[in-house]
Amino acid sequence: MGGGGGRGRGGSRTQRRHFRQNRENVWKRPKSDPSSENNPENNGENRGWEPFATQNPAFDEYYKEQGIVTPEEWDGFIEVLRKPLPAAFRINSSSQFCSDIRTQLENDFMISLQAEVSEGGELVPIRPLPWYPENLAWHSNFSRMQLRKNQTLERFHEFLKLENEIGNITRQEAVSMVPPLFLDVRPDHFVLDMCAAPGSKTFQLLEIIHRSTKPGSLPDGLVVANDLDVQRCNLLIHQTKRMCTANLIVTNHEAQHFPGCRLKKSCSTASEIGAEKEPPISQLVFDRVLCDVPCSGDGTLRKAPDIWRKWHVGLGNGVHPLQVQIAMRGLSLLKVGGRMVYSTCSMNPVENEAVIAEILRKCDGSVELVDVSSELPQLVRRPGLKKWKVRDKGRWLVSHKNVSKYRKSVIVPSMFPSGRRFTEPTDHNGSVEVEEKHENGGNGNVEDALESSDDPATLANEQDEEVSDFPLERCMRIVPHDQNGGAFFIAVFHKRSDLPANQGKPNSLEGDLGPRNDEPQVQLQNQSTEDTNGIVASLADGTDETFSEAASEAELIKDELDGDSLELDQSVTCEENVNVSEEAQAPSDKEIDPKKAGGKRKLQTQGKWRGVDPVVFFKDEATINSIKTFYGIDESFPFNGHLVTRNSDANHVKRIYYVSKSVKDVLELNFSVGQQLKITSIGLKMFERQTAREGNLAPCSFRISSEGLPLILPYITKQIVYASPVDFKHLLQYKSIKFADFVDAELGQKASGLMSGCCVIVLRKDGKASSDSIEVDESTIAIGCWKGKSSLSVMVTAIDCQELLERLLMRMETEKGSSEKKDEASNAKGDEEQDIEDMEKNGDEESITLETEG
Ligand SMILES: C[S@@+](CC[C@H](N)C(=O)[O-])C[C@H]1O[C@@H](n2cnc3c(N)ncnc32)[C@H](O)[C@@H]1O
Repeated sequence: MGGGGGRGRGGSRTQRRHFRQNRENVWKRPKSDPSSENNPENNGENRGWEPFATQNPAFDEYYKEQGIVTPEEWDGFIEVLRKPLPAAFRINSSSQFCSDIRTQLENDFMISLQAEVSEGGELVPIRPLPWYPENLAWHSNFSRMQLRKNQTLERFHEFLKLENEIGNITRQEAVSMVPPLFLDVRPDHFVLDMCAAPGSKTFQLLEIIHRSTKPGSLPDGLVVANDLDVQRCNLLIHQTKRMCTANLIVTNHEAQHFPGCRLKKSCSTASEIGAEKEPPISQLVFDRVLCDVPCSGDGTLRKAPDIWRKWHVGLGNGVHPLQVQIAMRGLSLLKVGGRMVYSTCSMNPVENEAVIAEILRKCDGSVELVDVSSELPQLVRRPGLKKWKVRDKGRWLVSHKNVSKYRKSVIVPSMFPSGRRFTEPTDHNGSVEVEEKHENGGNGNVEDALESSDDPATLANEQDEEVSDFPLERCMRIVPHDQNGGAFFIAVFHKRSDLPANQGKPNSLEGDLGPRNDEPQVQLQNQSTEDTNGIVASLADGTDETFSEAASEAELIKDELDGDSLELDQSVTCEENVNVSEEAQAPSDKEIDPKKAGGKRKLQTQGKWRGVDPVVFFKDEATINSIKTFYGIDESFPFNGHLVTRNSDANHVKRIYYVSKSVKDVLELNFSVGQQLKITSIGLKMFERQTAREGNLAPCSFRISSEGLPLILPYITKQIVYASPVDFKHLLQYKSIKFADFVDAELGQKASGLMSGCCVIVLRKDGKASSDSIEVDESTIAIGCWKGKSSLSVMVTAIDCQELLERLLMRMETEKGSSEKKDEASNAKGDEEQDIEDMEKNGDEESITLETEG
């Protein structure tokens, strides 16, 4: 029992269109092509689509000069970059079907797909990634396109789609799985994922946190997943919802200004802050920080060939300052002794080694680069560079001293290996800056140098060439042709002591990056500067228009994989939105009970996160007691302080979320510091208000949601019955069964004796006699049902039913282990439609209206 019980559903039209458009973006029609959507004769066919030109002379020139691969390797490197990326995916290690899925891949698909491998290509169709623990991550030798188009791969494609939607696997580029592995996360860690959307790494972090959690219990750690972009935050919420976790907080801040929630000493007593009691933690610091920053994204070229066309040197140069700021903030939020991983999906040293060197300079010995060469030895990677150049205005620059005074605000010292600043006298604001002498004793008049240079295309004066003193060889660059994947850069930091004063503090960043743009009342001023190609680079959020287009598209395509993985069901999208803005209709400045929300300080911040629902502890004793009594929930289940809602009106709460102890502690701190955290999603949906169509006939007005069921299951003593595999299978197949129609008459009797409303049906393990209780373990399967007048009806989504049915049939097959039984199972499947029709004719399905919000 665990996560991955399958909560996601397919299909929001808007999102699907969005992703389809992204997908279409990777192909373009030649200008001369007479066919067009407007040509009625075309009928949408033979449009002459052709792939983007997978080349860009500026890209070639840039990376040849940077030497990220040797000249001998260049052709092989470029050749692989032009090939489509093979699909990869990961099994959710905390899913209750984890080992079933691994076995299915090893014993079924590895063999059945063998005939489909391309000649001259790899010999195996799918294989586990050798560097990923426990055969949990897989490389497929098929591209996304092949999976979609090749009919013989249909079964495998359907499998990937279903399991991805359910949350049992995550389709993710292989190299993107690497950073969380170097973070060395343990289940009791507080982890911050600073730039988290669309959330594939957050999902991985949550898996690690939940690893080896026993049924009915929660890990001590948590993940705070943050992203600046609200839309992408919604993708993140959808992704992570598949995990069914109570240990996640999703926030929406500029990472470089992420709040520290430090409780001021002067108001550290409970009475002073108006809170009911002193919060258990006094500031938000993390054991682990993942800093997967926004970048130019050229490591994802194989998946997003559009980048070939869009790429230019200004992308990397433009985003470098933001990357430094985000990483510094991450380090300041890291506990002494903690680990931070910095990563990008870019190959560019200005976004990678230059950022790492600047961090080491700013931190002045308080952090160190960790030598991880012995970790994941099977992962092929290359050491970071010690020297590189900066390109600007068509020129190569080897030192800041080469930078024209007009470009010094854009081409900053930290982009160069030494990080040394060279300035010229200036009287801009009446102050004169001190010049730094050239090593050769000159004054570094760059304009002179420019004019006198024989070759204005290069200022790569050999004697000025800088080499970094830092051990940048400890960084890792993964290049596409080493492992037939994408490119990534990763560096691992260890924090030895507190950072020097003011480093990484949000206020110290404002001078560099402009005002925060995550607080609605603050007007964002884009500090625009002309970049190399005349493209406007906005340093306020580090994403100029071109950059954000390239990077976000790369990321969306990267994580979308084939467009199916992120297609959302309308209902799910609505649900997610409810979580984000449950009370969108209500006035945004809601009155919140000060006692519930931190007293005086709460009132001061009222309306601060306008548009985002408040997070309110749910303390309505009458409702809680009715739930406890109805389901007979054992007293040992911790309710107190663990329930939250997004609705400050306790009488109209429709969803109640459950939060872990760690999340509860952070929430209490957040209230105490005046709600500094802008929380867009929190907690595990545990109870939902329900009414039957004929009116509320059930004695308890809340049902247990399928997400929350695995957690609370071991504590339920009433409204629970145990079904044999055959009756359980029938329930999943037919969705509604009359009490008299159960194969096991005792089950029919027990079901009819339940109170009207929500109940839980647990699959009895084969061979076990009918019993009133079972030991709940990781493999226990249970579903929520509705007990009506004469029948039981499942309250599980169609896709969850499909998944459970398939897993159940597979288990039954394995257990019986004979081909005869196999036939029986497939017959059962084949007859399913007819059976359902028959059952429907019986017309006993009692309609249930589950009240939905939004
Ligand atoms: C490389 S992507 C992150 C991918 C993500 N870690 C994953 O594995 O799914 C970078 C993310 O940074 C976000 N971003 C851009 N600027 C940001 C900022 N100043 N603060 C926080 N997030 C930012 C973007 O919206 C984008 O989602």
